[in-house]
Amino acid sequence: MVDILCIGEPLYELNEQPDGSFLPGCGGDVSNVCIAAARQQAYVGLIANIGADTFGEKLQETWRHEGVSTKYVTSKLGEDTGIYFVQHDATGHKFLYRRKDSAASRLTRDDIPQSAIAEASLVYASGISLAVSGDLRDATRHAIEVAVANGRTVVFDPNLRIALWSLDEARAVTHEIMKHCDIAMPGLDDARALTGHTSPEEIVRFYHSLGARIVALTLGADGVAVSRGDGVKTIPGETVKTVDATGAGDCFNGVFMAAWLRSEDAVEAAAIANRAAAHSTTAYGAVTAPHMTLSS
Ligand SMILES: Nc1ncnc2c1ncn2[C@@H]1O[C@H](COP(=O)(O)OP(=O)(O)O)[C@@H](O)[C@H]1O
Ligand SMILES: O=C(O)C(=O)C[C@H](O)[C@H](O)COP(=O)(O)O
Repeated sequence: MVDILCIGEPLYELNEQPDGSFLPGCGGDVSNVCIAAARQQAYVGLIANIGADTFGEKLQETWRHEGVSTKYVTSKLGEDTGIYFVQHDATGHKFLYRRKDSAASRLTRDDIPQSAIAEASLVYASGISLAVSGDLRDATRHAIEVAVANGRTVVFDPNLRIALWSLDEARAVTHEIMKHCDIAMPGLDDARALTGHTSPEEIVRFYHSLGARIVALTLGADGVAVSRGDGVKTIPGETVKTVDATGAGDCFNGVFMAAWLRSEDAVEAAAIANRAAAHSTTAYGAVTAPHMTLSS
């Protein structure tokens, strides 16, 4: 039995360095979330399909090393693991994908381990899980249906990736899915684009109105705004030497869930996750920087 089950697309990462070379690593939002939560000693599993290739092997090695359960990770010969490049400029980072028809995009609802979902405390998915392909979207929806039917807590990050679908489709699909979710974890820029609201207070209100009990709205270097429906508490950002914020939102989400499982205190969980996510930005790569642990 795992505490947290995440569904989506793991990706092999190539992260551009100042000298023009590419640092290899592991990414894909749900894999990042799993690793962040596992580093906080949560028992975490991933539901995904990856390629039977070198990149898939590297991901598997990393999950084994990090203590992420791969019981529900499948792979088939002839399918490819998705890859992405991270590039940096004065405005931050951007992603370039090589993931069309990837193994992960072919996960179907028949691959969903219903009994594992029925037993997990938290089930996590993102807008990327819904955007990658029709099959993965259907599988993700099914996982959420099973979680809801079994009274599990569903956690969702809209994680807008405009390279994968249109803003209109992203809006319609993520707002619909939010109605079945308990905890919403959007980032400010994504939430502004998706909701049309500007201020954190308006955005938090909007996600509560869709049904979320808890909203943790991440504000980049400015920290996080968290709400249990009784007012917004803003936790300021930590001052760190940021080199690459890739995966910071995922680190926040994974650490938040691990901490929330211990205390069910959303404000305390957000404060811990805010510190860990800040430190995750101090090295290149989605999961490279050492995370702080709950006990540190
Ligand atoms: N430059 C930064 N300095 C300090 N903390 C940061 C920085 N960037 C991100 N963080 C931390 O990571 C969290 C998630 O970052 P954010 O950019 O909001 O998410 P996303 O990557 O999903 O857009 C923030 O709430 C904050 O805790
Ligand atoms: O874009 C995708 O599909 C990916 O999964 C690649 C990245 O690993 C995550 O997107 C990072 O997510 P953030 O935590 O929001 O920086």
